Amino acid sequence: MSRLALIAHDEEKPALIEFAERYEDALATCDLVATGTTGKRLQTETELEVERKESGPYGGDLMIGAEVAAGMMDGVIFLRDPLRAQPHEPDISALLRICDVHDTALATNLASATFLIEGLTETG
Ligand SMILES: O=C(CO)COP(=O)(O)O
Repeated sequence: MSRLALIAHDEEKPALIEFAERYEDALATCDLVATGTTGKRLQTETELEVERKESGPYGGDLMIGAEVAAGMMDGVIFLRDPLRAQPHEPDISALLRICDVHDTALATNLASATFLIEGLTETG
């Protein structure tokens, strides 16, 4: 089973929820993990089972990054807000970087998230 992280900044959370509803069947075949608030919304607004880490600004991005570093993660869908600065920018950069270090599939917008989920669940 593929392990997949789902993360969205506040302005992008509606788009992530909509994406999760559209791909609910495919996502249900994955072992899902999310940052705190994103995970809470996924749990309440979809039928998906999601493991929740801390909220992003409180270390959640780093907790997911640690799993990437440990080779436990198959993909990360991270809908970042490209228009607003985040207080935990260093944590965000660290997560993106560690995905590249470990060649872990990373999607930061809906178009690439679609490719990622389709690819992951086809081969997964
Ligand atoms: O801030 C985030 C990612 O950088 C997301 O965290 P939340 O899901 O807790 O809002």
